[in-house]
Amino acid sequence: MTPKRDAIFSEPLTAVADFVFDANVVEVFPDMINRSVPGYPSILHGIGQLTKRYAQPQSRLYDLGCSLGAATLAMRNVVATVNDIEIIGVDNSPAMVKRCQLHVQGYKSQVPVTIRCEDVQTTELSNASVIVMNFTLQFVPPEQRDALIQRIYSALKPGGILLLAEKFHSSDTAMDATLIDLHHEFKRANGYSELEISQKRAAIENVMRIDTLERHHERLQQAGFAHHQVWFQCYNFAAMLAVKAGTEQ
Ligand SMILES: C[S@@+](CC[C@H](N)C(=O)[O-])C[C@H]1O[C@@H](n2cnc3c(N)ncnc32)[C@H](O)[C@@H]1O
Ligand SMILES: O=C(O)C(=O)C[C@]1(C(=O)O)C=C[C@@H](O)C=C1
Repeated sequence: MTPKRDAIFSEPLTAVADFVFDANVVEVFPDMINRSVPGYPSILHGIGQLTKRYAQPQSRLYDLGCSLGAATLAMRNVVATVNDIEIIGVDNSPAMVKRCQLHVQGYKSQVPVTIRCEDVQTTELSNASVIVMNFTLQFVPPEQRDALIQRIYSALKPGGILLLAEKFHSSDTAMDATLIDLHHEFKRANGYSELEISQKRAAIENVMRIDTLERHHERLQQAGFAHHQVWFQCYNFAAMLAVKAGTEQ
């Protein structure tokens, strides 16, 4: 089935409201994210690859801000042979969660998956070997991000990982402008008009406050992660791997 085309910002709006993950967004979300996030399919592929490498028996895998479950399914596809794995997806948009549950049920698997309609900041996290936050931390209020990353670190078993993907700012203003421009060129090439690009930009500006990569590294370091590295970048979008020290370290 071809996903429904995103035309949410295609008509002129008198006032652009803050972006929300409501039922209208749910309808077009796969098309929206594929045409908006450069490298999104590669990031999902990498989530599968890294999950295969780091998932531990008798542990949980979390997908925080799971939307329609793309990362949940990428993980589930690679852990069928690992003993006693449970996957938990969390999203605070009721419309997303409802549709996500249908998506997950649509593909048969032995691996148990639970989708919770909860806030990532308060949802229970424990006994995790892999925690994914794929373009979700950027929607958490900036002053609350340190505490969330700390809580994620505490929930990870030794040797566990956080897979964090985010849109980011470059601290070099000239480079930042270039990366933003390249991203807009990517959106234009994917069929978005200037109006759609500018109205979407206005809609997300108050709700999606992005950090620099330096700030992300600093936060991961402070939380205690032994290793953290960007493993994928395209323009101003990056995916990071953060590893908690194993028992041997
Ligand atoms: C850009 S989407 C994530 C995309 C998804 N991870 C993927 O890979 O397809 C961000 C999601 O995070 C959810 N979200 C934002 N803030 C949240 C919060 N505080 N708690 C739970 N979910 C949140 C939104 O409802 C939305 O579904
Ligand atoms: O920067 C943009 O234009 C985006 O659309 C980015 C972004 C994201 O990074 O999460 C924002 C909201 C949508 O969920 C999909 C993509």
